[in-house]
Parts: sequence; C-alpha cells; structure tokens
Amino acid sequence: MTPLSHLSSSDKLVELQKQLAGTHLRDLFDADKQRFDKYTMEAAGLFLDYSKNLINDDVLASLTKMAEEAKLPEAIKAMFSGEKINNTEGRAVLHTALRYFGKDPVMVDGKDVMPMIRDTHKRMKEITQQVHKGEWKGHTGKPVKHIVNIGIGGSYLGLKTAINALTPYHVKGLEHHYVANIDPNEISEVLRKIDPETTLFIVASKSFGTLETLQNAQAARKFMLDQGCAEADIRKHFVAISTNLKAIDEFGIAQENTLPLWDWVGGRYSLWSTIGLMISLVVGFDNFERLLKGAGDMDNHFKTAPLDQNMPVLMGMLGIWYQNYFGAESHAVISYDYFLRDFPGHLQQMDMESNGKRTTLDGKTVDYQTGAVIWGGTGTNDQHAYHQLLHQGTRLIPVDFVAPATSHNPLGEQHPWLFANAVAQSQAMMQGKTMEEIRDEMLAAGVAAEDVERLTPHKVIPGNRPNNMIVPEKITPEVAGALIALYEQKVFVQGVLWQVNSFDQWGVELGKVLGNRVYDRITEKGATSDQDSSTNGLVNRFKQFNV
Ligand SMILES: O=P(O)(O)OC[C@H]1O[C@](O)(CO)[C@@H](O)[C@@H]1O
Repeated sequence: MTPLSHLSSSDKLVELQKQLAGTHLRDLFDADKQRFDKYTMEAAGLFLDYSKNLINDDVLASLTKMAEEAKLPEAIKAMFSGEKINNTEGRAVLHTALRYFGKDPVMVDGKDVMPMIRDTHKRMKEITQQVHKGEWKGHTGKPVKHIVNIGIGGSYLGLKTAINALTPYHVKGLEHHYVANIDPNEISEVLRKIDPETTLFIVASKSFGTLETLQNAQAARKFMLDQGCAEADIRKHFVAISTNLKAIDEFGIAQENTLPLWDWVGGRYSLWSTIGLMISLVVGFDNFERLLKGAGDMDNHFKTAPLDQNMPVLMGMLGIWYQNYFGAESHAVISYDYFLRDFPGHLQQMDMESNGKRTTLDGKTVDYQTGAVIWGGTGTNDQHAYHQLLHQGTRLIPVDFVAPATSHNPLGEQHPWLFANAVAQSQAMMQGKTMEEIRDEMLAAGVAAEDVERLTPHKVIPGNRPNNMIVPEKITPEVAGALIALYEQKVFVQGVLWQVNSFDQWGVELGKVLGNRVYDRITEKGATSDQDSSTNGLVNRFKQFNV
C-alpha cells in the first residue's frame, strides 16, 4: 500500500481501507438492495455501473475530498483554457480543442486556434471526398483503392482503434493497411498486398523524426519507384501529416499534400487531429466528425459535472483507490465487442506513456505508486485464456468491462450470449463461490465424500474482485469518441493526483539514443568490444550471421 501522503485527506482513506478490507462485496450488496441504483451513472451515451467496487458513501466522499485537495477542478480548468501544463516541454495540452464545436475561442499564446482547426477539417474533408469519388488518381490515372497509414505510437494506435471500432461504418471499395514497426516483415507484408497504381500512403508523424516511420516511408517510396512510378509522380501517392513541415519537404512530399499538426496536441492524444485523416478516409468525414462530437460531449461532461458525479473523475479516483490503498499493480480493460479489440493497445500507450512517471511536476521523486500496468483484450476469448487468474489468482486486478447492449451483427442468440458472458464475469468476480456452496453442490450431485473434501479447496473462488461495467447502447461513432475521451480524462485525473506531468515521455528517449549507438556497432567492421560485455556479445552474435 502506498497512500498519497502529500494529501492530508489521504489518512481517512487509509482508515477506510482497513475497515473495508474485511468486508466482502457480497455483503455490501446484501446490505443495500439499492446499491445498483446508487452507484450507476450515465454520460455522453455511456452507462457506468460502478456498484461492484469496494466502496461505500464514505469512501466516495473521501476520494472526492482528496480530488479537491489535489486541486483537480483547477487543473481541469487549466488544461481546457490552454495553460502550459506540460511544464517540461513548455506546451499547452489542447487535444480537447480538436473536438470542440462551440463558438468560444480557444487561445494558445494569445491566438485563437479554432479557425486553424476548422481549416484543417475542411482540407481533411476535401481529401476524403477526392479519394471516395475516385478523383484522387495515381500515376497511371487509376483511382485510389488502397490506403496505407505509416506511423507508430500515437500516430497509429488511436486511429487504428477508432477505425476498427467503427467497422460497420467503413466505406466500400477501399482497403486499409497499417505499417508501424521497423520490422521489415511488417511493411513487406503490406507491400505484397497493395497495388502500386492505386495506393495512397499517409505518412503520419508528429515529429517527422521517428526512425520507424521514416524508414518505412523510404521503403514505400522505393517500392513505388521500383514499380515504375516516376519521381515526379511520387506526390500522387503520398500525403504527410506533421508539425515539422520542413522535414516533410526534405523527404520530398509535395506541400499541397501536407496537413499540419501542432505541438499542443500530444502524440497519444492525436487521433482527433489531422493524424485522424486515415479515420476520415476509412469511415467518411461525417463519421469522423461524429467521433469528435462524442469525445466533445465527454469533455463537456468532464468540465461541468460535479466531481462525485463525474465519470472520468470517478474512474480515475477508483483506480487510485486500488493502486495506492489496496496495493493493486495492474488494471485490465476487457471489451465484449470484437470491434474494440485494439482498445487495450491504445490504452496502454495513452495511460502508461502518460502516467508511467516517478518525478513530480516540481522535480521530486514520488514515494507512492503511479501509473498502473494496463492490459486487457476481448471477451469471450479472454475467458478461455487469463480469466482463471482474475478469479483465483493471488493478485488484486480491477477490471473494466465494456459491453454494448446491442450489436451491429446480433446474429440471433449470439449477441445475447456475448452480453450474458460479460455480466456473468462481472458477477463472478464480485461474488465468487464459497466453500459451503461448493461442498453442497458436489454432495447434491452425488460426489463421494472424500472427493468433496479433496476438491473443495481447488474450487473455491474468493470473489470480492472489483470491476466496472460500461454499457453503451451500441458502438456508434459518438460512443467510440466518448469512450476514448473517457479514458483520456481518467488518465488526466490520475496524473493530477499523482502530481506527474502526463504529457511528456522522456523515458522513451534513452532507448532511442542507445538504439543509434548499437546500430553503429552492428554496422561497423570487426568485432565490437567497447560496450558492456552483454552488448558486445549480442552485437558480435549478430555479426556472426550478417557478414
Ligand atoms: O508521431 P511521431 O512523432 O512519429 O511519434 C510517434 C510516437 O513516438 C513517441 O514519441 C514515443 O516514442 C510517442 O509519444 C509518439 O506517439
């Protein structure tokens, strides 16, 4: 347990944790028949049942008090008003402006950024329509049939999540592909599937300095040239998105095929920006706009709802309750919707790159746990994989289940079965199965007494495992937008409580620098001997097979 000792209201939570540690969720449900009515809420098309958490009114009041003491309302205001809350990079954090459809200006350095955002929306719409109407033609005059997004991290995960979430909205006749990793297998597979005459590459990189993206973009360019596209026609096959317009120019992508991005949009929050061009191309601009509006609705809720009725605040504070007061290490998000299968991957970057920090905003080392290990997948597959550990393992792993009430493809009984499984998992985690229940069940089934004694301990399921259920009516563009924004704001809430800068990512730099050095050693002649013995050995092992 690592309580947030910098906040005096934390003491009360330590006390409440001790009180609740001996109480089972079953008892909480037995004691209060209204528990579901009390601990559910709705916002921006999302229904949240948080009744199966180890909480009572005192815990919620104390968590709210702690959020107030941490000045969460002030922090929310500071973010939305464009204050430079990313203090290590001196930047505002305004991905929220990208999904704002109100009339008020949004100021950065004394300038309203909304006209600029509207201009890029217009340009994204134009490009989308040109492609959809067959007006964007390749070097042999054929319309675009394949689009390939070349980008990694925030220039890949969020847009892919949204695109797959919106599968029922995909326009017909356009194949979409993704290249992120520097692994040559990945791009080779994509290049094998596409037709160079009808392919449009979208090079998405906030910095336009990311090794993987630049290497893959060069490989795509070479492929096009090798396939007979003249140098002068390359522009017909490439669009680039970046804050670094100079680097795009140096790469050789025509200025008219360039979309801007701004440093006040963090990479992992950039799917709402021009980086979302791929989304617009795959689902149409109108659906992209609906996605933005759904996220905007969640922002509006986050900005205006009182802390104790605020969905991102509640979910953020519940996370802190388990990570810092119950010693949980990880948090799972399991979607009962195949179309949300990429969501955990996006959440991993969104959450762990944001809050995987150990230094407070004013430079001190924290003495409590910060960012949880985020993981998850899709039901029901996961039930046949790792749910065993959720139910009977020794660790406390809070879970969020996301289960839409209706499906785009209900297929008779299958969707009701899917939803039933989601609810059953949530219930099983909460109630578990006692020794008495197991014994009675086996005896009633005529199992021999000695087997009953032998098997009972193996069959006991402790339950008391906290979980949330998020139940939208259906995964529409608005709902997908609201869902992603919900988690973004939850991450923000936790960052404020943990006093970290959720918007920088210095930790990834060392690996990049060392990667350059190791690459130099790998490509130098002769044996390498100037690094530590393991690095030397591994480099030399590589050289053994790559002379
Ligand atoms: O969009 P870019 O600049 O290519 O960066 C890709 C990703 O790399 C990171 O900087 C981390 O390495 C992420 O924050 C970012 O989303």
